[in-house]
Amino acid sequence: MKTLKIAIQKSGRLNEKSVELLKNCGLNFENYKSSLISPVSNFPLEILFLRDDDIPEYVQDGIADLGIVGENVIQETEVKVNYLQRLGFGKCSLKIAISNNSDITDLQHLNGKSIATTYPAILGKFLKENKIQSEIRNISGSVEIAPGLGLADAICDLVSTGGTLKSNGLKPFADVMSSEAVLIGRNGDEDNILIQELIQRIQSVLRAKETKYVVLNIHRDNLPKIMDLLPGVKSPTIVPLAEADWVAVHTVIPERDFWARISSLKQAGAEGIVVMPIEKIIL
Ligand SMILES: Nc1ncnc2c1ncn2[C@@H]1O[C@H](COP(=O)(O)OP(=O)(O)OP(=O)(O)O)[C@@H](O)[C@H]1O
Ligand SMILES: O=P(O)(O)OC[C@H]1O[C@H](OP(=O)(O)OP(=O)(O)O)[C@H](O)[C@@H]1O
Ligand SMILES: [Mg+2]
Repeated sequence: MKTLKIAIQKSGRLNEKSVELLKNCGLNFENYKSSLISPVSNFPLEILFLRDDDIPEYVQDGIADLGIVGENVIQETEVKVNYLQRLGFGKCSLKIAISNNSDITDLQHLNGKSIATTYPAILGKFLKENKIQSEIRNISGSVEIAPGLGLADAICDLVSTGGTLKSNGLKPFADVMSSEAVLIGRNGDEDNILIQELIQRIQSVLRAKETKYVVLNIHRDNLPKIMDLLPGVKSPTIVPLAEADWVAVHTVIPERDFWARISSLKQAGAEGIVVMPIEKIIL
């Protein structure tokens, strides 16, 4: 069977998480900063380490079969690729931001103003949709510095904590798009068995990240209350303890409302609660 190629970012915001995800999928490969291609020893796959801007086109053109890249880059490069899986990391928003002392208070005030960005295509579309005519200043980085230098009236750049905006005297003004890292593939490749296998492995790792394995002790009298509080899984495992009328309950609970659930389990009489990370959940 043909060896697949997956393109990931060589260095930068998505590199570490992309490598970690693939390693958690059980793929063995060397991650030398100097090598741009790395064979996987236990799966017919090669890893290409690239600038993130090139990844969507490499996938579209068939040079790589799969890629891990931010949605912002896909939208900006305007390629045709398949979104196979959202990956839950590299979360950020593309925003228009203005100086703290700017007199711009309404989107329409951007008419006739200049906006510096490294995302001219996405910004152009956004302005067109909102019927705004601004001058787009396409620069290649350090966008946040532009208003202070008098190069532009506003900027359009990625924001996550907002720290970079703040330290450059800027404030967010309008949301253009939100983004996260996604796994992409080529149209028509959906039935490839190796791609399906990889997607399944990735999904099992992501599912496991969203949940915790919990073991708790409970008196039998309180078991019905506990059962009412436990979510989704088919049925918890109940194991008798050496102490009469006590049982251990083994279950899986979602990370998102973890503390609220633990607190209600305690109120229902749960004791000795042990929480463990889950490596994979295979359905
Ligand atoms: N502050 C942030 N927080 C979270 N995710 C971010 C942030 N900034 C960027 N990202 C996401 O990570 C991706 C890579 O960001 P990075 O800054 O490493 O890109 P780059 O400098 O263009 O890298 P390259 O050298 O590969 O071209 C972005 O395209 C975006 O999807
Ligand atoms: O809201 P914050 O958490 O401050 O993050 C926003 C910053 O992160 C990104 O740049 P990055 O630090 O990746 O550097 P780069 O511009 O060299 O890619 C982005 O271009 C912003 O400058
Ligand atoms: Mg880039």
